[in-house]
Amino acid sequence: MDAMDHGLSAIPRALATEAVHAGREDLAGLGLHAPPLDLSTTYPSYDARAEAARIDEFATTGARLDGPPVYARLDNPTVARFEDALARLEGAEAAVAFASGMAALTAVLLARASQGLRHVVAVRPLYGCSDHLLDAGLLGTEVTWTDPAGVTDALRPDTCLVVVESPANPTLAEADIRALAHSCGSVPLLVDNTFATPVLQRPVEQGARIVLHSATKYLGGHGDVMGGVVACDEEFARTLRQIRFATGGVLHPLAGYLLLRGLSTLPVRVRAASSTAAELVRRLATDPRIARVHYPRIGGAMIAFEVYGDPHDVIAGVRLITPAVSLGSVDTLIQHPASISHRIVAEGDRRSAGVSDRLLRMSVGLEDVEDLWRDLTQALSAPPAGSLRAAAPAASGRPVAMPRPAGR
Ligand code: MET
Repeated sequence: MDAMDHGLSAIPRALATEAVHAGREDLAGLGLHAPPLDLSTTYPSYDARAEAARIDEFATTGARLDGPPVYARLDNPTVARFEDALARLEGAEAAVAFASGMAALTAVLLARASQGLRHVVAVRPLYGCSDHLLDAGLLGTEVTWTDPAGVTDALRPDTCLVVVESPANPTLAEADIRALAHSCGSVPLLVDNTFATPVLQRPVEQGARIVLHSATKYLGGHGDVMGGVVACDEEFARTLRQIRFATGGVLHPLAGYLLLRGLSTLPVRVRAASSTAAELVRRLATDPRIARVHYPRIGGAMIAFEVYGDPHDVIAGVRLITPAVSLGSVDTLIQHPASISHRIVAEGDRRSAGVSDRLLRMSVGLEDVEDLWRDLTQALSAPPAGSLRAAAPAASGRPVAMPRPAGR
């Protein structure tokens, strides 16, 4: 028994408990309450031979160093706490943190391509920059885009990865992860779990081998920290640590500290914002100004809707809601994917992936639902930009084409 964990580590703990305690089990034994923030870039060692052996060991295996760190690009104790906690929440053996979600995806692609496999199968839509990274072949990979039913046929002997985001950015389309993992055979399935978070969905339990997060979003949760993280088995984590050391896309320790703190409130934030989002979806679904509402079956705090009017008028009309890209913060954000988050995806690809030019994506925060509804509904009634307010038509009165209820 580890003296620090008081023998409790064998007892399975609920997610809300893990969120508060994972990555912190040794603190009481250290006489601390808050996790220590280690900002060192380097560490003293009076034994260069022993240090050389430890560096060799890391370079060869990618295993985390035993004993004190050597240099911040290899490892950082504060970041390691966040990694341990996120791995626990995702039910994975390990996690490796990066400077951003895109740095994390880059490391995964480099890790797989370094094993000589350069073909990726991916399901659209993905977040716009993930789509671009794959579609442009910037890292020397080649992509085949398909729908979930086409994954098995798209696999080749040199396929290194199948990539899906569920619920997808920005349409909230959901994939059956278990079925998809089955279709992948021995090829690892990567699930971008940024929108769902481990509170709503744990892809490893459904057969995914790699789980990606833009930690900037719900994991941080306050719009003040940028990061990315990959949860996976220890063997792949070792390759990722080697790639991270070689390419330098490390997470700053202060970001690691803030992300660990963010995890402790993740379950309550996600559940509270999800319940507000579900209520807004119920109201939008019967609103005559809305052509279509998108909301995943698993719920969550992300909603998307298509308007009959000009989506730019809604963006210009919000007052409480912030018109800004990104998501997962305590405050509500709205953005127009065709203009911002998915701008980089070719128009035809964007539209065939279901990203309509009339689609708006909203990240619901922790405000009171009535205040959010009041702001949203006044923005939906906003006059076209440049016109006089008195001349504005109110609701179009046209029938709702496809109002989709909350589904739960
Ligand atoms: C730079 S654009 C996008 C940022 C973020 N990944 C989002 O989907 O909002």
